[in-house]
Amino acid sequence: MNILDKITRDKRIEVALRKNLIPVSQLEQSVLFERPTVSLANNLRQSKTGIIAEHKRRSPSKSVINNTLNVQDVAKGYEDAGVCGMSVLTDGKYFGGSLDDLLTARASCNLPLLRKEFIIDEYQLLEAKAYGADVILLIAAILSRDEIKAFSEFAKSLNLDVLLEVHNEEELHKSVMPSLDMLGVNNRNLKTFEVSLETSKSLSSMIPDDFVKVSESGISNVEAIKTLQPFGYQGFLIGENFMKTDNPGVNATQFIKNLEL
Ligand SMILES: O=P(O)(O)OC[C@@H](O)[C@@H](O)c1c[nH]c2ccccc12
Repeated sequence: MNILDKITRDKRIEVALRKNLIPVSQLEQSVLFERPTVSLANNLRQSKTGIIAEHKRRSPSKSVINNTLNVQDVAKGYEDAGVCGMSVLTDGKYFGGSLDDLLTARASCNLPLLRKEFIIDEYQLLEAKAYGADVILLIAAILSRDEIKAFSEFAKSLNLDVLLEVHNEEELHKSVMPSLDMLGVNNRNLKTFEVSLETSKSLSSMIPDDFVKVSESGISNVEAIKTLQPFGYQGFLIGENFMKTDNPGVNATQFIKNLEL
């Protein structure tokens, strides 16, 4: 069984348990349900740099990235750096994240927040909303076309932006539909952890222009972004490169300064 299958199998169990713990009616009572969301897609369209900075403690591919930081400092640091949005891993078992991390990030900055999660159930979209997200991720590798349609339409009804992630041509063709806002190409194969920016380059021309194109993973320098921009990418999701330092915000500030030169 590959790691993605393992994660989704565990996720189904986790979500079933969560549903019993916190009923939908309670999620809907969150004050954050009334909060007007901020569109990451709009921010990216208007930005010259397009950085989406991630909070990521560890990952199945790298084990520990950073265990000592607190979410509040990271969120404020990213906001001060001038990023377009922040991604918050909420998976606990494989990434060391939580919905509390999302809530803390929400309380610490005004950036659009992406709930970085393995979404397999509409219940998780209600959680995203209740804990302060503005954007949700849908991963084509673990969803059918019907699920992508149902989840993205439900997200739109909650005023959440949708980032759909693909890794190959087949996933892309399966997924294209009007209820998506952004198309993300993951440079990392989630089944093998292999990383190559060539994935973003080769899929770019097959992504219709109505979607904001986002390149995800393995971006470790400004040069990578400069080579991806001519392929139409307006968003760049960066985790490890910022998180592996003692001060991700300062690191992001310097990165964005270099990018603007
Ligand atoms: O740390 P990196 O290589 O900069 O990658 C960030 C982000 O793209 C990565 O965390 C990611 C992309 N898609 C995902 C899906 C699930 C979990 C994590 C991810």
